[in-house]
Amino acid sequence: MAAVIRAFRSSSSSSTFTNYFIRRSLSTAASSSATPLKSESFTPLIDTKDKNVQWVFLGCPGVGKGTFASRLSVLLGVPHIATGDLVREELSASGPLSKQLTEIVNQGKLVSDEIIISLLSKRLETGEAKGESGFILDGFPRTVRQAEILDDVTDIDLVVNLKLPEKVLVEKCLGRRICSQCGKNFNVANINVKGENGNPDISMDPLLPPPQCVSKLITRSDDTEAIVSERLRVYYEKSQPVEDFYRNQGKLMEFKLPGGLPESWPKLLEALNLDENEDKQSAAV
Ligand SMILES: Nc1ncnc2c1ncn2[C@@H]1O[C@H](COP(=O)(O)OP(=O)(O)O)[C@@H](O)[C@H]1O
Repeated sequence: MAAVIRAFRSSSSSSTFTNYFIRRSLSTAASSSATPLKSESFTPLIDTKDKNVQWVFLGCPGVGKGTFASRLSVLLGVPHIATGDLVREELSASGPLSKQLTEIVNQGKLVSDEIIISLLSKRLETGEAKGESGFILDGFPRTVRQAEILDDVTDIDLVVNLKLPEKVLVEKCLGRRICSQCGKNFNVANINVKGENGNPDISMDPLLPPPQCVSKLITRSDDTEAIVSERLRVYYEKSQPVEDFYRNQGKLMEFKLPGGLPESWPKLLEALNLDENEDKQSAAV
């Protein structure tokens, strides 16, 4: 995290990180620094001893960015920063911004780059003050402009692009539940989707809550069929170009989820050259 702040300081001496982000995002002179490179299949080379990773998770709504990013953040000892969570925190506070954000989120639209960058900058600064380093970003960047701004202030090591068929995404979003007390995520959907165009069938068991959470489950206000389909439309229009942005930099690792968490987690670790057991052992020493 400090490296991000330092990168800002060396590129802008008279302003704060937050202000820089905002100023940069307000500027109309956004220019792509991406150099066209390679990348059909990409195997990341990760030094598991140096785990201050700066990773980004991309993927459609409901694909499971939060689930995998939060598990990896525990494994690698870096914070998981989800801009959707930052927006929801802001929604639950009362104030003019909360009202404005509720309207945008409940229409399935994106919050402006300025607001999202201001929320993210505040979160990064709080983390830096607590001595955090590295990060796994989830839900950011979601526009090419956000990716360019991020590129200006720091080097992203790896971008993981999670993929699931659209039918699965919709069912997953509609089945998503959150415990209003402990904050844990569950999913009541029992998914069995036939593979199309040579892709395998996908099955996912529900992830049911323990008895103490059952009566406290809530559904996100933007997880309705109409809003999910608008969020998907917005993803294809605004966020899919971000995949190309990182593909052109040779940083994008595509990962087609083979099923639910039990099948997908070990395969994702394998794709990332990470070993959960080895890590636990070395953490225990
Ligand atoms: N980087 C971002 N840029 C703009 N809006 C964002 C961003 N991240 C989150 N949001 C807003 O917060 C909402 C919820 O985000 P998130 O929890 O990441 O949802 P999803 O399940 O669609 O991936 C989004 O629909 C959008 O309105």
